[in-house]
Amino acid sequence: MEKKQNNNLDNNKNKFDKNENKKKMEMKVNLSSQNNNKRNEINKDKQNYQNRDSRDNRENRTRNFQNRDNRNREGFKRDGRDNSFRKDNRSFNREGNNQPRDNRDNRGFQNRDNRDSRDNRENGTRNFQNRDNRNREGFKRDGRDNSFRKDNRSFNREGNNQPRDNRDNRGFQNRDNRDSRDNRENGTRNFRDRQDNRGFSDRGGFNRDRDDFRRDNKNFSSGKKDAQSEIPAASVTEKGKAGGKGKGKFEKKKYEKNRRDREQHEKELRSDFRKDDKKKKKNKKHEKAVKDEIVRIEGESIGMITIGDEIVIKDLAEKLGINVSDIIKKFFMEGKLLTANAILSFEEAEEVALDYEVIVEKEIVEEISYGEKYHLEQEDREAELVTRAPVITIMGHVDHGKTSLLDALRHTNIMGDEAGGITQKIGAYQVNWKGQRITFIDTPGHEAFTEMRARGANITDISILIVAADDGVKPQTVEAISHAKEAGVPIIVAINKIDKPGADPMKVRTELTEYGLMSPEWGGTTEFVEISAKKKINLEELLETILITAELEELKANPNKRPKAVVVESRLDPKMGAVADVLVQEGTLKIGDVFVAGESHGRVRSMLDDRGKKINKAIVSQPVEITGFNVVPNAGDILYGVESDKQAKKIVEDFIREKKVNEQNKKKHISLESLSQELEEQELKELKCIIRADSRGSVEALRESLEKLNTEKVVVNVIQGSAGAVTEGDVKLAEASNAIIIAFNVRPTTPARIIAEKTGVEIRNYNVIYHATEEIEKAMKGMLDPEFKEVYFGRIEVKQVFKVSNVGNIAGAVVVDGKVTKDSKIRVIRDGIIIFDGELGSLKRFKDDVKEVVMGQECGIGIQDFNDIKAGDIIESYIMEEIPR
Ligand SMILES: Nc1nc2c(ncn2[C@@H]2O[C@H](COP(=O)(O)OP(=O)(O)OP(=O)(O)O)[C@@H](O)[C@H]2O)c(=O)[nH]1
Repeated sequence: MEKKQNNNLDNNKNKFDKNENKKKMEMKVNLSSQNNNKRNEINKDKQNYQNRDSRDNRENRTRNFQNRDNRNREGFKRDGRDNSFRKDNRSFNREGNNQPRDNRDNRGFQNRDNRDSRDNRENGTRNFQNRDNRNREGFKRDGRDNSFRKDNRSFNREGNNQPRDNRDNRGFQNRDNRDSRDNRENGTRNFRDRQDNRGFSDRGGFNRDRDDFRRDNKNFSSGKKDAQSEIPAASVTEKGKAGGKGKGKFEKKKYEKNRRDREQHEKELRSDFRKDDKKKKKNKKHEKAVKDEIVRIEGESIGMITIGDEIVIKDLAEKLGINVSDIIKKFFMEGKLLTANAILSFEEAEEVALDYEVIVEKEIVEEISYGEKYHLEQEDREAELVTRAPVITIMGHVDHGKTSLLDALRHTNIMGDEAGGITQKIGAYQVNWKGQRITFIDTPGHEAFTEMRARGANITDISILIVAADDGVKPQTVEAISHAKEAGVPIIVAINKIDKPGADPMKVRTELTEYGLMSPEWGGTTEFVEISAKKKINLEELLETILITAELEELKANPNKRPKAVVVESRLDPKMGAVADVLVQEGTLKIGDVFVAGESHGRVRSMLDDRGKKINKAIVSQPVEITGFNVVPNAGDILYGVESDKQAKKIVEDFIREKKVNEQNKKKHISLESLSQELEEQELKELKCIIRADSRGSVEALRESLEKLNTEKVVVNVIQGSAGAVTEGDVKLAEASNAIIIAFNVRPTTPARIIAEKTGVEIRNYNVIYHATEEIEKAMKGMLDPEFKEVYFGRIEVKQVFKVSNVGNIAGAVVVDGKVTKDSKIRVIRDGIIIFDGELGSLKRFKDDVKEVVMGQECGIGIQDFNDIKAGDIIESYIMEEIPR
């Protein structure tokens, strides 16, 4: 904790530059002189914090660009890079990336305290931030500092784990919610519960739970009493009755047993990390010495604390390092009688903190990945990292030669010592070029790539975009570019089929400039290689380019740690049981290793390499086929080595249980309706769109119009735009990137519609550009009109028409189906054609105004603004019902 605080302090120290401090000082003066304007001041100040952060980010990006510039200027010369700069960036970013983790620690606090759906929402929407980060980096990939990328990659991976992780988090929350509901039912929804819960998560989840449990109890009453007070109320009340004593004892024993089990469960989950625990315990000792949680900027008296939407007075006092009575007194003076356990809103807490010159920040809730949740991720020290083989995915339009290239590279017999022998076909394979290994993912195409990404496994380091020289840029080429850019993966263009008579590589190069892909000779940063997969021309040059690009990426991993791998493919073999092709990402995977992988766990029983050879261990970036899973894992699952079978089982049980709960609360994908809310909560800065339209012209027109909508608050980012029906690929990309799809004069294909429904991806259909831009603009401004649907009411036949002076024509009619009500809308149909659509003017039965006339009854109907009613006309009555959002 102290370490974290120190980190935060350091971060803050770094972040605040002189000018900002000046602003702070100004604010401080204002604070003391103008008590009434305190709230405004604080907001201003908070903005400064935010601005400062974003400026830092900007700076950081600029630095990255500088790196890119160096790289560009120097081509592939590594010396051209300023490594010291790189180092700076790296450390900065690490700190940045550490922040979510800190936040994560706090999350539990918020969730458990608030116990409302807002928490879930906050947590769910954290995605956007991750995605945003990813995206930002993605589009500026070339400018990245590689170390930065590495850090971010792991961050993104975690981010990409989000569908599952979100569920995890929601699971925590749901469970908590459920707990609180249970507590209420038991009549024990009291502060003690809240405190226990809070203690559990506030101080780092499992590791601290038990201690906090005790501590919180101590705060409330003596330890002895606590044990009793934890017993369900019913058992206590029965104590005095005959036989009640025995029952009470039994309940107590039962309760204590449950508690012991719970503690044991948590101990087992974390048993793998005793070392970490020790460290944390050490820190905890120091923690006691820290009286408040205020982060103060050096040389300034103004501090900052973070809280959730609400906070209990007692906790606020603790955070501020003041007496509870001070807060109670403040409210008492305002005529409010509050207790130490009363809950304050964020605004009230802000007001209290202001008196102590402390700014209150809203706690940013960060979700945690599977690996982080179960403490399976291990941080590396720079010195432990060694260069690893790059992982390559080949993408491109159908028939442009993806499979041919994969086969050609596989058969280049580059593994000299293994002449002739490629028997095994697993999800990925490795080639050895000039002593360096390159891993190719054997499932070509961007759908597979994005599918993996959507599942949380960003395994690709470099993507090869294959474009046939005789065919040029095609729709799937464009899609592949968007997918790679969205994932932040560098692209190497392989212009294929140069052996063909109609080949025109120059045309391909020119076409690709439109998508921002230009070779260094043309002033760009993308490497181009002209090849023939069939005739095996220039394959070596392609491999060389891959290695140079990989070198620039500085791909590293720690081989000496517990293994981590990604499931690339999986299947159920009738003889061997569950089999999976996995790609090792960290550590070394060995026969006998105990592991968890999503919902499955096991022990590595057998291992084959990509040549079908039995091996005992697999190193980083090596693809292997393994057996030993209890159930078939999913492609995209991350496999982590763990200490024991028992621990593996516990983790998987816990994961499955929480997943079930979370599935009921599945996070809704971004939609125009939710956009304004997201914006309100300042959680979304970017609306990502995928455009599908009837022609390229429409795509461009829409893109232009949408991009004009950019405001300070939200940026519309068209991540892909192409002509044709909405495809499965679009939906998957939208899912992975949290985008909406705009379908202009086109419809989704059936499979696309089905996955969109399943995943909650929104496809909005338009046929007028203006409507699309208007709706998105409204959503951005948070005033999207409600949507209505027509509800049929009934059918009326006009029998006769009466002329009524000063009123007009009245139809003498009979309701032949359903009903008509006074407030229904009507349309007049003559010879099957709608001749009028409008409102009902009057509805009478026997000269009396009535509210409703039903089937079989006669009535007199007057129609607003329509006098041309004739005998024989049909009047249809209906209403427009608002569709609930
Ligand atoms: N002349 C020539 N033909 C090639 C070359 N590369 C691939 N082809 C041919 O192009 C056709 C398509 O190649 P594939 O490798 O199947 O293309 P793909 O992109 O994998 O196609 P899908 O798997 O359908 O997406 C095959 O008939 C190949 O023989 C090449 O370099 N030169």
